[in-house]
Amino acid sequence: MRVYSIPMRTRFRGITRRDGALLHGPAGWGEFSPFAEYGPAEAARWLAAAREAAHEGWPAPVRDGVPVNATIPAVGPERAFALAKESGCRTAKVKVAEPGQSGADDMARVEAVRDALGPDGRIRVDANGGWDVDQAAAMIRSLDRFELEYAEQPCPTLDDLKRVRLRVDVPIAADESVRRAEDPLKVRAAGAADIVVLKVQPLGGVRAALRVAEAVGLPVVVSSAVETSVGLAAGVALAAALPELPFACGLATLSLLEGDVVDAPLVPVDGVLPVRRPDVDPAALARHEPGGDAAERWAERARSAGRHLPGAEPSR
Ligand SMILES: O=C(O)CCC(=O)C1=CC=C[C@@H](O)[C@@H]1C(=O)O
Ligand SMILES: [Mg+2]
Repeated sequence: MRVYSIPMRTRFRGITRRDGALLHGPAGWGEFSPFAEYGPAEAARWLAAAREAAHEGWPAPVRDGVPVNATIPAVGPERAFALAKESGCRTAKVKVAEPGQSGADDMARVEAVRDALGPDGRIRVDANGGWDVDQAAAMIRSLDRFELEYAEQPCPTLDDLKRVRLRVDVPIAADESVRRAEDPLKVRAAGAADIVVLKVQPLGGVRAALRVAEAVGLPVVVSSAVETSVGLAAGVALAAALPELPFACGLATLSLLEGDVVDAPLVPVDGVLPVRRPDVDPAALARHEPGGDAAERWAERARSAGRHLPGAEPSR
């Protein structure tokens, strides 16, 4: 196991560095990078994803390119405009409902992204569950002035998502309600979403995510967990193996990091990621390897996550 710590270019979901571990096995490298606040039971699925990558590899692709969206953090309108423009993507996902910001900040950011993409571009927003039902209904209606493709996780609970869905015309996508749920399939039964966002690590691997996609029976958007190209490659493999891929995927997140660990990073060309698996570059990895006890802490995190995997020895 090797570890990395890479600064973020822009603060994103409250973090300014991305930290994780990389496992090597007969099939290649896998990424294990649960966010700091995730305990061992939740991190177990992230470990299963890394082990699948390292020991089994992934199912065969059915396409050779994956259209992706630019990811626009909760920045000011000028920066949002520049990020959308420079991305080369025709779709952008804009973060909204950031703690400490106002609805006017969201409106200005989405307006700037619409200006950058022009009338043919697609814009989706992601509130990370930051609104209550009334706020969500009002904000989604206001933001739809700039034409929204969908609104991701406007509220935290399935019940709230369902209520918002009945009040607005914009389709609703579920993210946290899938990736942090005990049962990711509940979202469909609850009538809570039109679209599901699937992330490989939180769901326990490419095969596990494919099973969720099949069972949930809703259109899927594959998105990253803000990983190095090692983790992104697993997302690309999932997107490439899905029978249908009606939306651009949230896999263009390498631009949020200041560096990478592979020889040929997974960055989009004209809004499309190639379906390939880059190799770890030892020099690049060495540049981002933290010292101190980081390696020991990640090894311990992996051990404690491993105790929650099926077939593990019961922990005492
Ligand atoms: O979907 C994208 O465009 C990029 C990935 C992304 O936005 C996220 C990745 C990981 C954690 C998140 O808070 C965030 C999300 O909520 O979708
Ligand atoms: Mg999301």
